[in-house]
Formats: sequence, structure tokens, C-alpha cells
Amino acid sequence: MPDKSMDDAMESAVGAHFSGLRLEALRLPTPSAPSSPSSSSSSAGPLANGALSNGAAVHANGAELVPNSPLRQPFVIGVSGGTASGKTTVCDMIIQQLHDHRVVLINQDSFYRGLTAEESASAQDYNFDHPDAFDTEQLLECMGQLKRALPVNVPIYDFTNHRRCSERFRKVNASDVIILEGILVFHDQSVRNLMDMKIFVDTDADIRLARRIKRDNLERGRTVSSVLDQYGRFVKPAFEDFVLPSKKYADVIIPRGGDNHVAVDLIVQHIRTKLGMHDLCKIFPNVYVVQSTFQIRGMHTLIRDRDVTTPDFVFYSDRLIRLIVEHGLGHLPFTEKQIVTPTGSVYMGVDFCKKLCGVSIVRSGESMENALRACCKGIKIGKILIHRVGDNGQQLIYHKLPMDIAERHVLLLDPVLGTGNSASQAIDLLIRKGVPEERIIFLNLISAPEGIHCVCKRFPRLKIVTSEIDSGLSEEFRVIPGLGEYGDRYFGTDN
Ligand SMILES: Nc1ncnc2c1ncn2[C@@H]1O[C@H](COP(=O)(O)OP(=O)(O)O)[C@@H](O)[C@H]1O
Ligand SMILES: Nc1ccn([C@@H]2O[C@H](COP(=O)(O)O)[C@@H](O)[C@H]2O)c(=O)n1
Ligand SMILES: [Mg+2]
Repeated sequence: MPDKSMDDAMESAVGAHFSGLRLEALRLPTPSAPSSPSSSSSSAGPLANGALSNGAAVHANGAELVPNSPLRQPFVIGVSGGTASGKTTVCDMIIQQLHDHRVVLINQDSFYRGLTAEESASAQDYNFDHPDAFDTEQLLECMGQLKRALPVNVPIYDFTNHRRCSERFRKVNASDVIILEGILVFHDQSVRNLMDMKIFVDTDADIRLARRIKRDNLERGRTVSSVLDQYGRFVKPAFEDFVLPSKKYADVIIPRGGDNHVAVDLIVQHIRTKLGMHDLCKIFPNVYVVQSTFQIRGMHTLIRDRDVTTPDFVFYSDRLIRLIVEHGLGHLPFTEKQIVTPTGSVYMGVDFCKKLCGVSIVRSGESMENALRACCKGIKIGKILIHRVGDNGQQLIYHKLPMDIAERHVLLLDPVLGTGNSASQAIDLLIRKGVPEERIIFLNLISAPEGIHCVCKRFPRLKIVTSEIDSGLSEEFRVIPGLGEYGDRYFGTDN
């Protein structure tokens, strides 16, 4: 192909963002799958759909943890322990620390059966610590609804008169995390089976009794003698018969309840990891999904919205891409560096990796260059254009890469990983140019599971950093839910 037509091909592909490359053409073998004319979000080579379902990991209790897909299931935590052990306190601490996620607390107490007038007359003889005191069927129904992402009306229980409020309910909406708390939440197997994680709050019995006397006196309208009487007749025996035997089901036991900040921090960390971990990350350990926060979801909501304006699309894309670039840079090696601060103190720090470059897959990958330049001053950025010729599946690859690319770590840029075909061809080229596979970090905003399978199977040592993994590809190889033609939307050429 003469130079002129190559120039034309590049020119028309990159539009206003053409940056004057010296071109070299490579003729590749015809790919086995059909290809589409534009970016990697819709290019050739679908995987068999079975690949995803074969590989998908399922949680121990059957619940799939797929935080970024519409099939997402909430993470359910059970918190049990004796009365006044600090269950509610520990739950409040967890909720406070998980502020980036929607968390709801369901109290088993809400499902106490209200006493009849007759039972109320001799409430002091009623055993509130026996499993039959709860309407477990109703609790299961309510949890089932929440797990199916449906809102529920939770009863409101009044400890002062042992009744449910007949006309009021607490409306609870679907959430990322559901915490189910109560003295007997580990007693019933069907309730246990709902849980992804079980925590037992283990507090000394004397401390619990002291707290209970104080609390029931102040908050539940009880006299000290009635609390002591109830404790000896019902609370203590039921603790030994039902609560303590259920401790064996716990995954985590927290001594000292809410005083144990280390345990609460570790639990919160674990929940965060589980929430941020797509099943594909368990299968392919080199796939990293940036920790999801409401800010990140908010930015995705904006750029995925078909009605967003181009300036907003560009603004929020740039913000998201910077986060991905920063995350990607975190995977580079560093050297230790000691400096002296203006206070004359020594600071033990690290020095950035200098042998680095970016490579964008033209044209949509060019939209990531600004964010990369903003994070890495003066970084060299190469380009790869994969160009389809005619309808017979033949492709040409043009590239302009730094001369010493084989000695550099490469941040490969393409905002959407669709089928994985364009990405694979670009990675192939980099490897042929001498870049070791493990030195390539592929940065994208959205990945389709099919693309992850395709790239990770072929290049298991390469790293992928993305911000969301979508549901899959449509029959036309478009990422679903996706965000359409990224390059057109970013460069304002989508009319
Ligand atoms: N670490 C703690 N130190 C002092 N008081 C506590 C502590 N944890 C809980 N409490 C108090 O003890 C009482 C029972 O705690 P709570 O968290 O409601 O226990 P539970 O839900 O297990 O019955 C409450 O009045 C609470 O304020
Ligand atoms: N009407 C009621 C209902 C329950 N109790 C006691 O509450 C305890 C469970 O609540 P915690 O917050 O302490 O876990 C349980 O031990 C019941 O004895 C009650 O006194 N009156
Ligand atoms: Mg409580």
C-alpha cells in the first residue's frame, strides 16, 4: 500500500485528532470471525457465549457476587451474639465505615410476634428468648424480597408493650449490603443459608447483664428487678440452649464487641473486597476493577446516558480515565527513595518508574491520552490503528511507537474492551516489537466479559485495569449496557 493511501486511512480514522504519524503497514492473516469497521468495542471475534457461564464462579450459598452487573445480588451479613453483647453497636460501626455502599440493617427483633391481650397480661411469664417468639417465616419472606432487589415493609416492634405497631412499617429499599442482626439469626438453617458472612459478637456475660439492666431500664421501660427475674428464668437458659450452640456457625468471632476496632476494620475491609470483586477477577487474577464508589457510579451514570451533552461526556470520561490511569500506574515497579523535607526530617519514599510509555488504539484510545499526560508529565505516547480493508476480513495495522518501546512498560489505552479482537492484535504487535507481556497494562473504562476472556486467555501475564465489567455483548458485538461508540461521543462526531 503506497504511503499516500496509508496517510489517508490514518487521517480519516483519527479525524481532528490526527497527530502526524510515520506509518508502517503490516498485513495480518484473515481473522476467523467477522469484524466491524470501528473501535474495539465492536470489533471482530466473538467468544462462544458458553465461555462466560462455564467460567462464572458462584458463591458458596449460590448467590453470584457481580457488583457491576444487573444480576448483582446483595452481600448478606448475619450478626449474632447474646443479649446486650454489642450486636447493634457493631452493626452501626460497619454501616458507618461502609459509607460508599448502600447498606441496610434488618433486626430480628422486628419480627417478634406481637403478644395478644391475654399474653400481655402476663408478659413477665413469656419467653422472648425462645426461637418460637419470632415469626421466622415472615423474616425469610422479607429477606427473599430484598435479595431479589425489591423494597420491603419491615414491621416496627415496641419493647415497652411487646406489640407491633399496627399501622406503621419501616420501608427498606434494595441495597448492596444487608445486615441481619439478632440473638437467634444463626439458629434456623434457612436463615443461615441466606448469609454470605456470619459474625458472632462475644462479650462476657457479666458485662452483658450489666448493660442489659441499664438499657432495659432506660429504653425499654423495665424495672431492675424485672430484668433480673427475666434474665434468670429465660434469657440465660435460652442463651445456653440456643444462642451459644449457634456460635459454631460463625465465620468471625468478635471478642469485646464494639470495643474491638481492629476486628471491625478487618470485617469492613473484607466486605469491601467482596463487593468490588467481580467473578471474572477471581478467574483471572490479572484483572483489576477499580474500587466502586458512588462517585464512580455517578460518573458512569452520566457518560452512559445517551442524552448527556458532549462537554459533560468529555468531562466525566476524563475524570474516570484519570482514576484508571492512577490505578494502572500503581502496578508499576518503584525504587525506594529517601528525601529531606523542609523541616529537615528524612522521609522514606519511593521513586516513580521512568521507563514508561502510553500506546493508544486509534481512534477512541486517543481520548485517554490527555488523562495519561495529566498524570505522567512528558510521557511518550505511541499509536496503533487497526484498519479494515474491504469486506473480506483483511486488516491492516499501522503504528507509530517509541523506538525503545521494548525497554519500557506500556500502558495500552482503549476505553472499551468489547470482543477483545482489536486489543489482542495491538498486544500481539507490542510483543512482536519486543515488549514483554508482563510489562503491558491495558487500561479501559468498560470491559465486556467476552473481551476479558479473549485477552486474558491469550495473554495471561498482561494486566487489565477497568472501572466496570458489563453484562456482555449483543448479537452485533456491542457492549451491553455499554455506552455506544465511545470515540464518536468523545470527539463529538456522533451528530
Ligand atoms: N463497647 C461498649 N461499651 C459500653 N457500652 C456499650 C458497648 N457496646 C454496647 N454498649 C451499650 O450496651 C447496650 C447494649 O448494646 P447493643 O449494641 O444494643 O447490644 P445488642 O444489640 O447485642 O443487644 C447499649 O445500651 C449500648 O449502648
Ligand atoms: N418484648 C420483648 C422482646 C424481647 N425482649 C428481649 O430482647 C432481647 C433481644 O434483644 P437484644 O437487643 O438484647 O439482642 C432478648 O433477650 C429478649 O429477652 C424483651 O425483653 N421484651
Ligand atoms: Mg440490639
